[in-house]
Amino acid sequence: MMIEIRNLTKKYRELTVIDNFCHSFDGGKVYGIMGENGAGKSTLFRCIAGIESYDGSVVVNENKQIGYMNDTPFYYSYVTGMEHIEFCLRAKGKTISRDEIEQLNEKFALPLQRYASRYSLGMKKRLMLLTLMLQDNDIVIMDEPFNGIDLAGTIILRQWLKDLKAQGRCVILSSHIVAAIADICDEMTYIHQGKAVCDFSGMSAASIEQYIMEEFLSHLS
Ligand SMILES: Nc1ncnc2c1ncn2[C@@H]1O[C@H](COP(=O)(O)OP(=O)(O)OP(=O)(O)O)[C@@H](O)[C@H]1O
Repeated sequence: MMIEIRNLTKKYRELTVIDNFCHSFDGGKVYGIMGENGAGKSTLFRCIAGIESYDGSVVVNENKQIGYMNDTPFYYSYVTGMEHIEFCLRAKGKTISRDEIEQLNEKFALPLQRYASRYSLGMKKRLMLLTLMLQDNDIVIMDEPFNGIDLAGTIILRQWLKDLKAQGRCVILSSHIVAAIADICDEMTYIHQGKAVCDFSGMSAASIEQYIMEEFLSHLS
């Protein structure tokens, strides 16, 4: 077990975003979290990553390091891609030589000497991904990782997810596009009104979409 969440509740004043959420996450698995806009996916991720206060308990297996990728890239002005990577590695107590960074960057083709704040959206996402890969975390949480990346980035990301799984890491990610994650995820969860309401294990993307439409989005038809 990598993460055990018990009765996680998160409120913003009178708004209950996460309501008594319970879930355990194992190594060697990829978990997909779905839910409508505002359902609380990002809030849940921030609570697990320890950057948001909450009620209840989130127990992370001792000595396991969590890496978290936000859904919206942010880079400080006048910081190059390389400087950003080095800063994020130092924050995790890791040092990797510039040569090794450049070597992994061959896949991403990012101009690491340029200011990251001036990259395109897709390049900013690629830099987040490259940084996370280099950090080599045991638990990887990614908020909307497929959003904004191109086909090459998608291929790199999907391959990396398979590698992480094979290495026994624990991956938790969110996506609004069921087909993008259905075949990679071992378990998919739908969050509705603060609760995890469904587990779609073993279902195809088309049948998951159909189920969600009928159960939760009937107002659209
Ligand atoms: N810092 C905050 N203060 C007050 N309310 C917040 C704060 N952060 C999030 N919320 C509210 O919590 C709810 C859940 O937001 P969250 O960003 O977790 O949803 P989400 O499922 O990630 O949505 P999306 O799919 O649109 O990214 C929303 O109603 C949002 O307005």
